[in-house]
Amino acid sequence: MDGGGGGGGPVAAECNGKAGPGGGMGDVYGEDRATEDQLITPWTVSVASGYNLLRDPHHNKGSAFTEKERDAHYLRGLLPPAVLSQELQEKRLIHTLRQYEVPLQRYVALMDLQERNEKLFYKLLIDHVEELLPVVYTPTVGEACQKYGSIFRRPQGLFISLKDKGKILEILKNWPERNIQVIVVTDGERILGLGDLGCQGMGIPVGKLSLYTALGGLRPSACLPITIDVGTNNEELLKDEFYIGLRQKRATGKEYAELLDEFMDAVKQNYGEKVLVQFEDFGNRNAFELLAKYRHTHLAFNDDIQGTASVVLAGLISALRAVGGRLAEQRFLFLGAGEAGTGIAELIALEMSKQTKTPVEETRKKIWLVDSKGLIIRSRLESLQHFKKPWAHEHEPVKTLLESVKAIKPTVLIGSSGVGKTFTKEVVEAMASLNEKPIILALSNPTSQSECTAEEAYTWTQGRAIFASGSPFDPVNYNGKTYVPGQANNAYIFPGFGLGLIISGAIRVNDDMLLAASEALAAQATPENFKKGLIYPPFSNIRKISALIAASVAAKAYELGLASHLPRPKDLVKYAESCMYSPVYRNYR
Ligand SMILES: NC(=O)c1ccc[n+]([C@@H]2O[C@H](COP(=O)([O-])OP(=O)(O)OC[C@H]3O[C@@H](n4cnc5c(N)ncnc54)[C@H](O)[C@@H]3O)[C@@H](O)[C@H]2O)c1
Repeated sequence: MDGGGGGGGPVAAECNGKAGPGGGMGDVYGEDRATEDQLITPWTVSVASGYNLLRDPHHNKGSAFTEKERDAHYLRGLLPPAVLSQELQEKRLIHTLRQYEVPLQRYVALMDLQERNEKLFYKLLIDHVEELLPVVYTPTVGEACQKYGSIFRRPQGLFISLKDKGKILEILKNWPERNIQVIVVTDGERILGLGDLGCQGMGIPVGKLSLYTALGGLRPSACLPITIDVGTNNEELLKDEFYIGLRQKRATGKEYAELLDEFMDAVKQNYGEKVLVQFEDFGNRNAFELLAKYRHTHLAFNDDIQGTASVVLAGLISALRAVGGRLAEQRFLFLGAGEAGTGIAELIALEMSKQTKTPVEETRKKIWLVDSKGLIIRSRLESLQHFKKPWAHEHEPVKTLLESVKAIKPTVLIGSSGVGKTFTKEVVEAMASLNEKPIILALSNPTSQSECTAEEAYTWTQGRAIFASGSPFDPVNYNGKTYVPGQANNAYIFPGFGLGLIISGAIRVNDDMLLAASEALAAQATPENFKKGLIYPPFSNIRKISALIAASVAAKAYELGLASHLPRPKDLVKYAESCMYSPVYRNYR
């Protein structure tokens, strides 16, 4: 149905998932697999032409339809006479977008474009990725979620609510696309740094999946955004007469678990074992529990925990290439022991364990975390949430971050508490007095919540810090030298990671695949980047980076026996590239 992959021939056909579950035209309706007593959905497929072709975002090319196509497809008179190239359409659009001063207007204009002309939307996004990423994703998408009720026009994904209990499989069948390869799902409890936005969290899966296509080359029709509505504890939304979700407090416990169970079962039943389910912006507790529960039964991935861990580990590996030293020789101190902090800590411990062939229980001892109650230590064990327990080492109580820095003497300081301005001058100066090249990562978002600014990090360490952050900072001029801070953006990892899982037909996510992704990303940072202070490669090269990450992840899946697309392609990088979606218009007969 969809024009699909960049390459033609058998390779592209397989990449496009037609060999996968639910694939093949005979399967399109699900009828062939349904028994006589099962209910089916009477989907039909037709060839679009004339007015309907212009209203079909998958096939619409607008004023780029050629004279011949206009004749053949009954478009004469429906379009103005000039025939424009896709490049010219793109030039006009980016010019129009730049006229909007309010970021949300750009977001709405881009969503309109996506609904009107999908290929042009992706071409624009791919060609202007650095400029448009903050519009389709954080920070603008956050504002879009806050106002999602008034932005909502046409379905961009599926809403599944508590009211749909017992009917989730039927709902999945209402989605027009059959060959789904990636689902991004949220329950809206912790949208970016904005808290509980309930049903309005839909902007997140929609945005993440457009990045899957733009950066990782997944076909748009293979991506399904889903929001699970179990209520909201956001009082303002509950009182808002225009709120689009269930007007009740969040379901928890058994009721929540049963809905999620039904959802995960239905996903597997409808799309098979190889569909990737990415959990996004769930509240802290559910995020850990869902990942622990479904990682053994599904191809499940949590970007907030695992994607963050992988991108930060990549930054650390490349920072150590720049300053020298091995991972196992470092001491790590985190401020913030939630999804990001403990996820990163665990992956660092695992990488150290692999590198030094030491049990992970030992390597964890080099990593210390501070939460809102101070340093996490053994005497607090009883009262700690389970995901903090592995980090409770023997130490006397320490209350503040500054005292913790002085006591632990870290070489690497990582901020992941969501609380801004916590890397004070004293803290950063303490790091600078302990280390010739302190590695300081201020990961909290948005910019206002960053633990310190890039300028502060460079100034307070006399230009010695290796600094990266969660939100972008402009280059800093200090003592005549320009420092370019890196951004530990999850978008470096998850699109390529997902592509690697899909092209290998992986059936489970294994931590070794995350390590492979980190190493592949770190390998892309060059000595030229290091000279400027950058520990990540430039984002403009992201499609190539994604292909390299995908190849490494796929190679690991084959090595671990978790890949199901056999035989293994010889050149995985080329194969990954050949599978990537191309936004260039196709010619119609
Ligand atoms: N790629 C990235 O850079 C990236 C990725 C993911 C998350 N983040 C950012 O990291 C931050 C944390 O995200 P998360 O998903 O782990 O959130 P979370 O809610 O799961 O964890 C936050 C943790 O910080 C602790 N905390 C809160 N206030 C504190 C204080 N004053 N002092 C010490 N600890 C405190 C909490 O107890 C909790 O353990 C957010 O700002 C998020 O935007 C960045």
